[in-house]
Amino acid sequence: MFVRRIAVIGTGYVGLTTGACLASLGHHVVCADVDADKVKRLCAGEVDILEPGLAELVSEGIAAGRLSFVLGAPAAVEGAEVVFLCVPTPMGVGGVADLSIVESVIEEVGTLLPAGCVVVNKSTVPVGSAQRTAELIERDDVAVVSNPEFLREGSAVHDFLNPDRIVVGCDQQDAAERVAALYARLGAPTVLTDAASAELVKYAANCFLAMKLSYVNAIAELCDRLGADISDVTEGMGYDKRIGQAFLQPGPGWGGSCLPKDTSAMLQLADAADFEFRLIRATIDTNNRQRQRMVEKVRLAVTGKRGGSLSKVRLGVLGLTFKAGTDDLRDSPALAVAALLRQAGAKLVGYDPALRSGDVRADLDGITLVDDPYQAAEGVEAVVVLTEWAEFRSLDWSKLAGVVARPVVVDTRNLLDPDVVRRAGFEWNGLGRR
Ligand SMILES: NC(=O)c1ccc[n+]([C@@H]2O[C@H](COP(=O)([O-])OP(=O)(O)OC[C@H]3O[C@@H](n4cnc5c(N)ncnc54)[C@H](O)[C@@H]3O)[C@@H](O)[C@H]2O)c1
Ligand SMILES: O=c1ccn([C@@H]2O[C@H](COP(=O)(O)OP(=O)(O)O[C@H]3O[C@H](CO)[C@@H](O)[C@H](O)[C@H]3O)[C@@H](O)[C@H]2O)c(=O)[nH]1
Repeated sequence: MFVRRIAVIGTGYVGLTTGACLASLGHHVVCADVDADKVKRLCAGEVDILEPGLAELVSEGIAAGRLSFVLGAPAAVEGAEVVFLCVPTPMGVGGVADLSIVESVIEEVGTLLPAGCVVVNKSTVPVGSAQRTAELIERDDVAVVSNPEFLREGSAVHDFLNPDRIVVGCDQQDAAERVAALYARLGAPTVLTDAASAELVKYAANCFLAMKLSYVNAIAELCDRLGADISDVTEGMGYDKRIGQAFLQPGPGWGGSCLPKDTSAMLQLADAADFEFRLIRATIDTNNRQRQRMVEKVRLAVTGKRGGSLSKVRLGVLGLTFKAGTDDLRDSPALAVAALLRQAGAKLVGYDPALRSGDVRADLDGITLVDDPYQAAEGVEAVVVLTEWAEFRSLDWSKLAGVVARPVVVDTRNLLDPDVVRRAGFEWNGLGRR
């Protein structure tokens, strides 16, 4: 059954993907944002985030008359049967989830919501938020449902349309069923539960993923110390169906706009429930140490000794986004490691396939951004791979050997084929690899 009018508030990674995908499933969707320029561009079918297939879906939705964009939430909720909240819930003071944007939207639209409509919280919010939202709305004729989103950046459309599961939580069965019905065509397993459980699923899932990564990064460190090989170890672990091969790739620490803030919010959530969640504390601490550990790897590779000085050492950095396939720099481990290298006195020249040298994002302060990986390697003491862009695997390493000051690679993603790099005369340093 198609819904005549869905409102989506917030047109970022989650909101725009939700709006465009729901329109592609046959629903009528009006998306709202506070950013007037963004709304103007979206009305013209222009999508300014790197997400495969999203621009096409937006254009198709507009052309079919099922997708439109308006400025401000009030304009979108008029006549809406379902209102999705997809606004940011960033890390607030002390690590808690900052709900001020969600609450300001509720304040803006609370009295404007049509009778009988369902407000769906798709933003990642702590347990108790659906109840709090209902209290803020103060209306018997409006239900609030939790419907967390599990898409990954870089494959947002694919993940939305091919979900592993749909989770819908509400204390009113009919409202939960109405929301679940929106996804019926996707044929995904659906968990219908209460709001608190649905809200916790999201944090529990993200924290589990972060924990898996901290664990694998720690095992990689152990491999370094014991002379074992992490790729064989993870392969051997991953064939166990209870573990699986996914999310076992060691790296410079996990980052992005979600795992760091959600692990932190989970700690605070547990703390407020008088539970010291030591496992999550250790997961976060291990991640912070991993970034520092990457700097030590570079020190050792460049100077030949632990704790050697990186002062005025020129380094070529390949990859700055938080992972490959996205142009998102939020909480990027690559940028965090780069910042530590700068603090240690190194001079950084960076290249990232998703960024151009004209890109003056504050985060990049101190990194000279160039448009060509070979330019980034000119005269450097080491090439440091920080993001797992596939194109780095097919670089011409002989050509790179001709431009660097010293043929040293620190591959913090275990991305490159060590044999290829070594054949070009480079010393290759990975994580936990023999
Ligand atoms: N990015 C992801 O991969 C992902 C995946 C699952 C869940 N989430 C969660 O979804 C939520 C949104 O994340 P995102 O990455 O899409 O954020 P985003 O920063 O990409 O986009 C948020 C959008 O909301 C708009 N906005 C801000 N205030 C507004 C208001 N008052 N009215 C209307 N629009 C407003 C912003 O202008 C922006 O366009 C967060 O809670 C996040 O944790 C994110
Ligand atoms: O084997 C791996 C997999 C990932 N990463 C790193 O882990 C971080 C997070 O990666 P990923 O989970 O793919 O990115 P997100 O797009 O932030 O997606 C996560 O966060 C979203 C927002 O909550 C959730 O919806 C997704 O399910 C969840 O995977 C990145 O820094 C990756 O480089 C690794 O180091 N090794």
